[in-house]
Amino acid sequence: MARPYRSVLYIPAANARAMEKAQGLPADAIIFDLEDAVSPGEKSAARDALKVALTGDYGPRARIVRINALDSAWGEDDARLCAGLDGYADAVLIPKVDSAADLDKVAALIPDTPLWAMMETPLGMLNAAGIAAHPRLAGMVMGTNDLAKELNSRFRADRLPMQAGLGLCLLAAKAHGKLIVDGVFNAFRDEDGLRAECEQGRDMGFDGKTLIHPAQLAIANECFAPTEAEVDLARRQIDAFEQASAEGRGVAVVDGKIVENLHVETARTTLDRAQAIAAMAG
Ligand SMILES: CC(C)(COP(=O)(O)OP(=O)(O)OC[C@H]1O[C@@H](n2cnc3c(N)ncnc32)[C@H](O)[C@@H]1OP(=O)(O)O)[C@@H](O)C(=O)NCCC(=O)NCCSC(=O)C[C@H](O)C(=O)O
Ligand SMILES: [Mg+2]
Repeated sequence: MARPYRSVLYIPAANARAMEKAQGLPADAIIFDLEDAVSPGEKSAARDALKVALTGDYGPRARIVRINALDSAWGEDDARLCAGLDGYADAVLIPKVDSAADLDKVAALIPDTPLWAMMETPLGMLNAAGIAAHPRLAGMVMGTNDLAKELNSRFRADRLPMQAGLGLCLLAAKAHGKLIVDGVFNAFRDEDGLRAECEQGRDMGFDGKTLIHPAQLAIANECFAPTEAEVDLARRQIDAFEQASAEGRGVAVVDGKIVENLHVETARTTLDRAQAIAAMAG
């Protein structure tokens, strides 16, 4: 049963209060950020604060540490910290990954922890397949702010300028069986806007959404969970298909639509997700 990643909350590692608060927040995963949410003058203190914070009890929430790029002034120190975390982090997230070679460099410094890649540069989009294929890579995170900056694109509610990049990364992640979560929605008080973007991300196939504020958690958790109707349909599809198989038929019909093997696989995934989410809630 896979762990859910419906809601993946960024927390600046310089913010000790927020890191403590996250132990009680309904997030599936937390990204402890040493990169863009931490100012250059705070980098060293943030690293120290993170080391203390990670000894806290985050329960079933996945703990992901976003380091600075290795070619920055802070990246190697961040990598050294992660190499010594002894199981206190579930993954290390590498920013601005352009190619699989960027993962090799971090993999050499951090031998054991699974790696995740920020997908947020034009080169990263073009090399998404090679990045997703990397044996140490477990997941991808869309960095839609950086991507918009690099593209010089404008914000649009339908995210039309993002679609090529989002699609390439989704295809790459799915082709290699890796997790992939959508980018952040910056207007953290705009619930309708967030819901629309979560629905779009869910429709596209993302596993969840990265978030910047606790107020965004409930909407992401709801949008990326199977609905009651989906769970009910999944059960009925499985039952109907099993009955059809027992009668020697390869196709069943539910609610006027055909159900074949592949639909049953999707139905089982839906039930697994619902079960993983229930387990998360305790
Ligand atoms: C955006 C914020 C700066 C707003 O902070 P603040 O003004 O403190 O908000 P509130 O007063 O409404 O906070 C209420 C309480 O919630 C806690 N809080 C706030 N944010 C978080 C959080 N992210 N995680 C946990 N807890 C949080 C506050 O401490 C308050 O608690 P209490 O004291 O009990 O009242 C702030 O939300 C923030 O800094 N968010 C994260 C920003 C961030 O991480 N940015 C970097 C990631 S985005 C990115 O880089 C994406 C990618 O790379 C790309 O290119 O797209
Ligand atoms: Mg970014």
